Amino acid sequence: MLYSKTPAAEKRRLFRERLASGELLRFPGAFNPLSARMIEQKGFDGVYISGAVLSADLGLPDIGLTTLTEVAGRAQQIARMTELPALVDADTGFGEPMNVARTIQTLEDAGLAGAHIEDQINPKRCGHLDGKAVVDEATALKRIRAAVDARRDENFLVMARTDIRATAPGDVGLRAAVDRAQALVDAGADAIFPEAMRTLEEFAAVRAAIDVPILANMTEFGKSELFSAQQLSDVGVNLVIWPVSMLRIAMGATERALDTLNAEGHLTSKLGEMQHRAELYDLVDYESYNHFDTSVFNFEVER
Ligand SMILES: C[C@](O)(C(=O)O)[C@H](CC(=O)O)C(=O)O
Ligand SMILES: [Mg+2]
Repeated sequence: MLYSKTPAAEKRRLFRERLASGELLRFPGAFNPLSARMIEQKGFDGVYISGAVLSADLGLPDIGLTTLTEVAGRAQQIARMTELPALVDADTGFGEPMNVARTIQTLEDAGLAGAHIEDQINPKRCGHLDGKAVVDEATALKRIRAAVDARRDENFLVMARTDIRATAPGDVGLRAAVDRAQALVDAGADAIFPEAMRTLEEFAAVRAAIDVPILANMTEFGKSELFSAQQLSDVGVNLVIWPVSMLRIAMGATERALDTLNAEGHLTSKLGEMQHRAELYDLVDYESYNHFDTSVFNFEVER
């Protein structure tokens, strides 16, 4: 009923504990608060809150147009709807290192368990597109130091993302990613998100070079092959995200349903694909609101 009963500090503590266990944690992207509830119901370990999804939801490209206020507001709506820890994409931190500091405190206040800050220049772009550029190492490290110094809960996870892999081909790019990951860890990053790794061997190389947890981004139609949770676990990845996948599925299904509506004039053939009214009411815990007033849920929904 209503929001999560687990305080944010407790979610962060448990998240840290699970990350330290070495098992692979699975974080599908929640494209709205309700989908976060479903992710929890299906037994996942946490929810990811994607910048690409947040932008797309507003009809915008993922180029750093969204503001801290918008991201923190939406992330709070999602995070409070689940007992699971939520990891949010904070892009480049919304400005200079001092802005990064404010970003981290705002995201703490919004109940997030952690955030990642990347080393792209502004305007940033999806990490799986060509033509990316990153800031120099000193600037990247300043962002992470600012984030780490700003947090008030030591369990708030500051994850550093590096996009440097894709700025040079082959081994040169990989070497640069490993070097930058090491420097980011030395600057205080609690975890590393090596963006646009191409192969399992590349994840293994980053794994071998650093001691903190690493994240794998299994976004579709990008640079990485889509590895299974088991494959990623076998090379020592600690956290995997499917950041945009559920939005892609929902939008794909919506488009097909609109075509059907145009063609057939009704959606009867689509009923089997829809979340049933009864399932929705279960997910929002409708019946439990009788706690306030027994006339709230006094009907039956035929399944
Ligand atoms: C993870 C990511 O930062 C996101 O915003 O979800 C994106 C995902 C995507 O655009 O596919 C990314 O830069 O990889
Ligand atoms: Mg992003």
